[in-house]
Order: sequence, then C-alpha cells, then structure tokens
Amino acid sequence: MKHELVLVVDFGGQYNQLIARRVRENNVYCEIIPYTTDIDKIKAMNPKGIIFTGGPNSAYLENSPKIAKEIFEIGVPILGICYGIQVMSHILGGNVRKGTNAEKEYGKTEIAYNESAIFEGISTNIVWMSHTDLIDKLPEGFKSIAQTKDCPVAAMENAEKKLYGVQFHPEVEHCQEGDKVLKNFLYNVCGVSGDWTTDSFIADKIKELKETIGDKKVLCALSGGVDSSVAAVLVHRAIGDNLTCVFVDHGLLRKNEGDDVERIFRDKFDMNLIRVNCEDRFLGKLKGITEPEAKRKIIGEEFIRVFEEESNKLGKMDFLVQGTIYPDVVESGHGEAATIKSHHNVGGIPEDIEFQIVEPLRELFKDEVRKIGLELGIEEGLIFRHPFPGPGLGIRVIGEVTKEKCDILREADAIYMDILKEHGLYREIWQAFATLPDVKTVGVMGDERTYAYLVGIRAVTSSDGMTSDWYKMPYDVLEKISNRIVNEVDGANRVVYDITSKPPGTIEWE
Ligand SMILES: Nc1ncnc2c1ncn2[C@@H]1O[C@H](COP(=O)(O)OP(=O)(O)OP(=O)(O)O)[C@@H](O)[C@H]1O
Ligand SMILES: O=c1[nH]c(=O)c2[nH+]cn([C@@H]3O[C@H](COP(=O)(O)O)[C@@H](O)[C@H]3O)c2[nH]1
Ligand SMILES: NC(=O)CC[C@H](N)C(=O)O
Ligand SMILES: [Mg+2]
Repeated sequence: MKHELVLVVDFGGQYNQLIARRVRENNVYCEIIPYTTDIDKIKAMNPKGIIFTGGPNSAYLENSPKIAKEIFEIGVPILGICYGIQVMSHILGGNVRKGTNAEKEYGKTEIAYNESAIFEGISTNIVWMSHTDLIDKLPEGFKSIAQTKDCPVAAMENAEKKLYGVQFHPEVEHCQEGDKVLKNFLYNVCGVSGDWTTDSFIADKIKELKETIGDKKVLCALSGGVDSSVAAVLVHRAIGDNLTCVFVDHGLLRKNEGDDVERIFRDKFDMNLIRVNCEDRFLGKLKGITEPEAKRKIIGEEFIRVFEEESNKLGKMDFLVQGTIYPDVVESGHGEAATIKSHHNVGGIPEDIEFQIVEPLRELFKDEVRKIGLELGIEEGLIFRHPFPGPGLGIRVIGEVTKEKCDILREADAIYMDILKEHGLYREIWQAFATLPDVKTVGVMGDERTYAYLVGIRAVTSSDGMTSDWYKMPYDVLEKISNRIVNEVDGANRVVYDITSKPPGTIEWE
C-alpha cells in the first residue's frame, strides 16, 4: 500500500534526520532527498508536503545550494526551516542579509507569534534559534507571522499558496512546542490523515516480503542485536521455514549472550537457527595481533568465511536478509568522510555468492525498529539492549585478545550491567560497557599485594551514535560498580570511568 509522503529536502543541516523523525512521530511517512533532486522526480513522488531543512550556507551567495523556482508552483505545501525559509525568501524575491553580531541568535530565544495555521494551539513563547543571516524584506505575497527582538521575520506565510517558513528549529527538543508547529503544518496545511503506523507497516511489509520472496530460500545473519532480530522475525512471519538464521558465536560475546540469543530464537520464535560455535577459530586468528584495524579486518573476514561455509552447506540460498536501517542508508550518501574505524559489515557479504539482498527495515529509524519489534512480540530485554558491535569483545579487550582477558571482561561487564539495571539507569543510557585495557596495576587486598588488570567503564548518551556525551553517572552508582568489580572479578583490581565525549573520542576504545 502507498502511504502519504512528506519529503524533507536536505540543504545540509545538522538536524535533518531529526526533522524526518518528528514527521514520522506524527504518523506521516517521510523521506530525505538531496536539494539537487529533479523537480519532475519530486512531482512524480506525489508528496503531500515538502520541508526545506536548515544548512550552513547563506542563501544570498551565488554558490549556495538552491532549488528551482518551479518547486513553488507545483501546488504542494512547503515549510522552510532556517536556511530553508531564507532560501525560499531569496528565490521568491525577498531579501536575505548577514546579521550583525548583535542580531545573531543562538539558543533559546523569546518570540511573539501572530495568528497562523501553523501556530494553532501554541501557548509558550520560547523557540530555539541557530542563525546569523536574516530576512529583512519579505517576498511578495508573504507576511511576517512571528518576530523576535532581533529578527523581524522569525516566521512567514503565504497562506494562499501554502508556503510557510520558520527561522527557528521546531525539530529540536529545546524548542518549546516545536512539535506542534510541525504537526500543524502536516495536518492543518498539508491535510494529511496520518496513515503511517506500526500496524500498517507490519502488515504491508509482510505482504510485500511474501510477494518478493515467494517460496525461495533465505539466509539471515543474526546477531541477537535489535536490527537483525527484528528483520529476522519479520521475514519469518512472512515466509516461515524457508528462512534460516546463522548466529556466529565467535567467543567474543558477552556473558551468557550466546545461550540467551539461542534460547529466545529457538523457544520463542521457533525459527531455523544455526549457531556456529567458533571461539577457537577466531581466537586463533587473533593470536599475537594488537593493532585495532588489523583485529577488525581479521574478525570481519572470518565472519565472511563462516557465512560462506554455512550457506554452502545449506545448498542454494536465493536471498540474504540485512538489518540495514534508515540512518545507514542516509549516512552512506556521504562518501567524503575519513575512515576512523572499519565497522565490520557482515552486511555486504558474500559478494561472490548470488544472493539478492532483502532489507525490510531500510526505511526505519532505530526507535521505529524498536516499536515494530515490540509489536512483533520480541521481548523487551532484547529490544532495549544497547547496541553491540559485531567484533564484540575483540575490540573491547585492548591489545592482544586472549580467552583469559575475555573472561575477565565478561564478568566485569555483567556486574556493570546488573548495577545499571538495578538502579533503573540502563534505558536512560544509550550505550554502556566495560573495556579491558592492556594494563596491570598494583593494589592491596587483605594485606596482600595484587598485580592485576585495570577495567575501564564507559557510558554515553546519544541519539544515533554519531556524536555522544559521557553520561554523568551518580557517584554512589560508580562506587558500587567499582567495589563489586574489584571484589568479585578475579584478575581485576582497579576501575576507571571514561569521561570523554565523541568527538574527540569514539564510543568504542578501538
Ligand atoms: N555474532 C553475529 N552472528 C551473525 N551475524 C552477526 C553477528 N554480529 C553481527 N552480525 C551481523 O552484522 C550486522 C550488523 O551488526 P549491528 O551491530 O550493526 O546490528 P545489529 O546487531 O543487528 O543491531 P544492534 O545495532 O542493535 O547491535 C547484524 O545486523 C548482523 O546481520
Ligand atoms: O556493528 C558494528 N560493527 C562494528 O565494527 C562497530 N564498531 C563500532 N560499532 C558501534 O557503532 C557505534 C559508534 O561507535 P564508535 O564511536 O566507536 O565508532 C557504537 O554503538 C559502537 O558500538 C560497531 N558496530
Ligand atoms: N541553521 C541554519 O540553517 C543556518 C542558516 C544560515 N547559514 C544562517 O546562519 O543564518
Ligand atoms: Mg550488534
């Protein structure tokens, strides 16, 4: 079934994904497209509304991103946000200029609203601004519908043509009632009905999967993480026993993880599951290797080998299920970025085997994937698990990876997670884990000298893992974590807490 669609036209803003998520939260399906997209293509997509994002450029400069004027003639409602309102104004003959130092607005800003369809039901007067440039002359047919002390056009409209713009950022959390502005635009101006719900997604997807796959055979690399689990369950609902999941226990999993994943998928979902136990094989390959990229490459390659072997044993498989989600799709559009670390990706494998790729979660954000997972009956413990990297403890044991070090780390990590759950902090934190740096330190226990490993613990807040801040863990919790690890884990005698944000740090230590 085709859903109502709203397009977010990307002018390079920091919060583009957030805009798309906010639209989805209002039950409207939404996609992000580059500003260079052809107008005919946009028309063919038949959107109910279009949103222009912010961006780092200045609309009055010759080489800044522009869109053809024709977009304003196709009769589709448009909302411009920040750079979006500026570029709309510039193209339609208004004037945009650089603000003086006194006129720049950053952060929370007081605003006065006039009456408008997009401000219906708003009772507060604080918005969140981030701009230097401002509109000092409106395009013809527009009126200013909000003002701040320094910004005469904090919002504008041409109600007849359904063209709207806001200088502030309604998508960010700190913009009071920003969600209402977006909702008003969608429901009052675009006239959507809100047909994007998890129920409809599941039903539509299952139907679509049945049609594409038919009675062919499908393989899924299952990690027990959120994305691949939800993808597997969805495909299983559609095609049942023609799906086989392969779960690689490389010996670099957390305490009890292998058994837990196996239990959930065998008992609760009754799926064909192959658990490949290959601890010795992975640890053997990693012996003597200390350099992080070398370790990642070895693990990534070994994953591929295991998959090839398993799929050869199964005979011809026609499809490969991947847990790709929307941020992966959007981010792969940015090919310029430097390689910081090679994320293993069992995803692209194995090239020389003739699989067709199935990506049932390709349009979804992580929070939507979680919602779908819950609806499919996957247990909460799995759905709200923190992300866990494919190379696992291989990149959390710093330096050479050995079974002894993995065991120490598994124990420390399990205690750490226990305490976070006990204090109700697990869900508040985006990702938390212990690491084992290749460092031994001296301690004293029961009047005896100890010489044992240092354990590092990390907890971060984030929305997507791209940037993150260290979590301000309460002291009493830190104290308990340190006490229990040092007392209960043989081989560890000291604990440190990582207080580095990303950037400049990364989340994982390797
Ligand atoms: N131990 C494993 N066995 C089989 N496949 C794996 C394993 N670890 C990772 N993968 C594959 O690699 C993909 C990418 O891993 P990634 O960690 O990004 O996603 P995930 O594990 O599904 O979800 P999450 O982000 O919640 O951890 C997985 O979707 C899965 O297909
Ligand atoms: O599937 C994965 N394979 C990998 O190789 C990998 N490396 C890092 N991560 C996870 O990605 C997020 C960002 O991590 P970094 O800040 O360390 O790059 C964090 O959530 C990391 O745990 C990985 N996930
Ligand atoms: N956040 C934005 O979209 C900024 C727009 C423009 N670069 C300005 O400084 O005003
Ligand atoms: Mg994972």
